[in-house]
Amino acid sequence: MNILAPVRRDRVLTKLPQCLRKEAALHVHKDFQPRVTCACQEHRTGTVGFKISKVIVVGDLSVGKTCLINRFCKDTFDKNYKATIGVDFEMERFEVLGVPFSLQLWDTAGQERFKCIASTYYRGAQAIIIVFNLNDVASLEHTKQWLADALKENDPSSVLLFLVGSKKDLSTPAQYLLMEKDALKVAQEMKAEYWAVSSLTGENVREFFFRVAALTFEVNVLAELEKSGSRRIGDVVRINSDDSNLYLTASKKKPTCCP
Ligand SMILES: Nc1nc2c(ncn2[C@@H]2O[C@H](COP(=O)(O)OP(=O)(O)OP(=O)(O)O)[C@@H](O)[C@H]2O)c(=O)[nH]1
Ligand SMILES: [Mg+2]
Repeated sequence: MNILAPVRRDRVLTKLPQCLRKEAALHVHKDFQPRVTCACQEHRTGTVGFKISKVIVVGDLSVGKTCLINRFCKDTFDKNYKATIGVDFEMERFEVLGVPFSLQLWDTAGQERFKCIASTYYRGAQAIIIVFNLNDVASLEHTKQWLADALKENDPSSVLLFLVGSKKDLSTPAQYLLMEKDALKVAQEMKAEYWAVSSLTGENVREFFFRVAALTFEVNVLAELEKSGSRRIGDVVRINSDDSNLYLTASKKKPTCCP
């Protein structure tokens, strides 16, 4: 018996959401990998439908981590700053290619004095979202340290990274473009996917979290296929691929199950 509430209709993904900028994307495939689609159609996704994937959100104080999560999960925005003390989390349920999939979004404190509490929750993340303020270059510079700290507790070869510029509504188009240039460079160095959002207007917030859900789901299904032995040797997810455009690629061999 399924005791969970049904997935909200606006959390149903039937297609792979696209990246924001091809220059800094985890991959640029137009759709889910054929073997992932195929496994979902044939109900060969094993435990993926029962799993909860942990996603941690880190970054300087007041960059807008809590507002970003609240805009997506509750569709609210609070203009008053209330520092997160330690950590908080929200659960979001999706349905991806017909398979239930849950993300646990961990909102961590950016304030130095709460950082040691927050960092005890970094472990076991499947995705790390590093947030900076598009109007504060220092917060972009600090993202490297946030990433280093988060990676101490996680496996750098399997975790998905996202670099997110916040408060887009506060920059003029010219200011934004200047900042984006630097941010794309940082994202490429980190092998992170770059996004720019506004929690005030909602710009790109839903698109971003859908992308996080879809890519995390894809990695989980691929891992499940590998575990169940239905994937061939050599057909693996690679980090640091030769293809300079992609951080995360998989073999382009055709699957045997679907045409
Ligand atoms: N204009 C604008 N303000 C924002 C946006 N996102 C957040 N803010 C404001 O920035 C301030 C800090 O936002 P929070 O989400 O609390 O920041 P935080 O990163 O969670 O901060 P800590 O919990 O201390 O780490 C608040 O006053 C928000 O209203 C945005 O997209 N646009
Ligand atoms: Mg907060």
